[in-house]
Amino acid sequence: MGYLRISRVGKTFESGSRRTEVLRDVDLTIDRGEFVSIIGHSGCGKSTLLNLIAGLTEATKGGIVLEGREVNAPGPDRAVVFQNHSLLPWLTVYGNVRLAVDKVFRGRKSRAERHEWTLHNLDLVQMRHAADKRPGEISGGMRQRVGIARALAMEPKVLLLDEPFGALDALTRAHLQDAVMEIHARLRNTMIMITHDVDEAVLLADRIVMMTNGPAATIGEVLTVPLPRPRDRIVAAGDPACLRARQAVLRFLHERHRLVAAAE
Ligand SMILES: Nc1ncnc2c1ncn2[C@@H]1O[C@H](COP(=O)(O)OP(=O)(O)OP(=O)(O)O)[C@@H](O)[C@H]1O
Repeated sequence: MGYLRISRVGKTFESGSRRTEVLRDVDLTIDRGEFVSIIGHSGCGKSTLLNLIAGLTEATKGGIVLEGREVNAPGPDRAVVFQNHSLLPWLTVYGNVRLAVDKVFRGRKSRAERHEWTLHNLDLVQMRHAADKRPGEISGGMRQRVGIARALAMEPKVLLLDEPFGALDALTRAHLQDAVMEIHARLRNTMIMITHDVDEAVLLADRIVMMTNGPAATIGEVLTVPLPRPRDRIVAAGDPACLRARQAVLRFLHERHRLVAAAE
């Protein structure tokens, strides 16, 4: 049956007389606790797929089932972290996370417990020290950490990450990748992450889902990354299994690009 089942999903956008078939026949089963990366050329439909899982958009064909329940609307069991951190600028770091905590846990946790839970999640991403700052007063990497804390604080069954580190410099990115790996190891939650970065996909993922080019994109190949956890980026960089995985993804992307170029 699978924990998260994406069954033959298709998505066509319609505006006026124009129809764009973005996804066709996307079929994938994800296990509980699995880390899946989605990679593919720009515009192929990765965000659309993530939005379908988030329940932010509806499938035209097929369906998505999470733990036996059909996904047809957004819910706190699926939290999304976007590339452009979507923090509320007038609230503090604490206030941004607390807002999500209150939304999900009001009635289930006392005020004091919600306060502690907010601080706990800021601790997870090492941002408690900046709890009283506003988003405009902290760096992009820190804002992204807060976005992750806010998503985690909702205790989602599935954490959806839409290119969360795309706009960050290499060093900050590496720190955040390590933070995400630590959180994943500690919480064992299911994570699905879109990335354009092949090394990031290989380092973080249990499986890499490679999408074909659009229109009507689908899953081209799924690659299992046979690296034991915990993973270390330096060790992984020299690991033959890691190098093979990297090569396989690069070959897939290159092949696809070549096919598009030939068709143009
Ligand atoms: N609401 C919408 N209405 C019409 N077309 C849409 C809509 N949302 C997305 N699209 C189209 O769907 C296609 C896939 O977009 P999507 O953002 O999912 O791709 P992506 O793979 O995430 O791209 P990138 O890697 O550049 O972020 C694009 O051609 C886009 O123009």
